[in-house]
Amino acid sequence: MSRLTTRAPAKINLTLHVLGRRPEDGYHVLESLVAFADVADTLSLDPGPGLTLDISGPTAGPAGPLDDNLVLRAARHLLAGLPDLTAGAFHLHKELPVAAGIGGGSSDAAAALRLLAERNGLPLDHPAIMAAARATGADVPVCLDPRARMMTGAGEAVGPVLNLAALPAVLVNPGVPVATAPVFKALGLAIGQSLDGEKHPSIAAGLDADSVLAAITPARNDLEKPALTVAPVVGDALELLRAQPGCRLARMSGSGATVFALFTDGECAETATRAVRSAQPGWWVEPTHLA
Ligand SMILES: C[C@@](CO)(OP(=O)(O)O)[C@H](O)COP(=O)(O)OP(=O)(O)OC[C@H]1O[C@@H](n2ccc(N)nc2=O)[C@H](O)[C@@H]1O
Ligand SMILES: Nc1ncnc2c1ncn2[C@@H]1O[C@H](COP(=O)(O)OP(=O)(O)O)[C@@H](O)[C@H]1O
Repeated sequence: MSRLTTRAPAKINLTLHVLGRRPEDGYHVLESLVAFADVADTLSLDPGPGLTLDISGPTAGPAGPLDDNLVLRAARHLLAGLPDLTAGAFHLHKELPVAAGIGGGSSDAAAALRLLAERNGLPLDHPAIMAAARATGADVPVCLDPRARMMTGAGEAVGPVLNLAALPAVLVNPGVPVATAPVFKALGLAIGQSLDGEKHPSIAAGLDADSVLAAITPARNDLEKPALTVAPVVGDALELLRAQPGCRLARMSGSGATVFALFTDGECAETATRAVRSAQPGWWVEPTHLA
């Protein structure tokens, strides 16, 4: 069978409310509207015997040791449940910044599960695929079918596809890797503690861009404040984006340090991209659409 290829897009948390910390495993309980960008890693599979991975691209180095790569970890979880599946040789072209709050590794892992599902004729909602996604990481289930939807629990519960209008946006990563666990830790919640912040807005399916903006503006990313203590440069990125003409909202994604800004239109997003690149030549700055 010939090579199979899929894109592994960046995940953006348009909102991220932390509701508390659950007693069973200390994971934080979240409510998050997740969307996906059109910037992505690319994963291919040459089906065959065994399971291997090679990796190329500008962020291949920071992604860490090959054997620990989330592509292999996800594949191993699936093969542990279904040992007769055919895997083969994966090739990952890594372009997304690593440890960046945009779930690049999670999206790569989900992409691996998609390719294995396709090769072996499994539906994406097969229990073994879902179990492998959950076992690989909290963000992997929502990345399996990367379209805007609500994510709840520790990340394992994903709502229906929302079919939101594509939002013109700019993503900015200020070049500082931020690990997820220390940001959650900096929130300072005790195991079993619940928070009673402002409730997450309900997001109806099929909203146009103005309605998405109106719905998410009063919401928040509760990890922004703790992330600022770990990586103060997140504040500089937000400030620079908010100063750009046509910027309607700027917020951090996930545990950072990537921030996104939503713009009135694609032209403003392109103009802002040029301005931020020129002000901060070392930063990763990408115009995109989120949906
Ligand atoms: C914060 C989010 C928001 O989408 O994204 P990123 O910033 O990683 O992109 C996710 O919840 C991250 O998901 P993921 O990166 O897959 O997390 P995991 O590898 O499962 O967990 C890493 C660590 O984060 C903490 N963690 C993660 C998820 C969660 N709901 N509660 C937690 O407390 C735990 O300390 C865990 O050991
Ligand atoms: N395919 C991969 N891409 C990126 N990081 C990976 C991958 N596989 C394993 N990792 C490891 O996972 C960690 C989290 O990476 P990533 O998914 O980029 O974080 P985030 O969700 O914060 O954007 C990194 O420390 C990295 O070493």
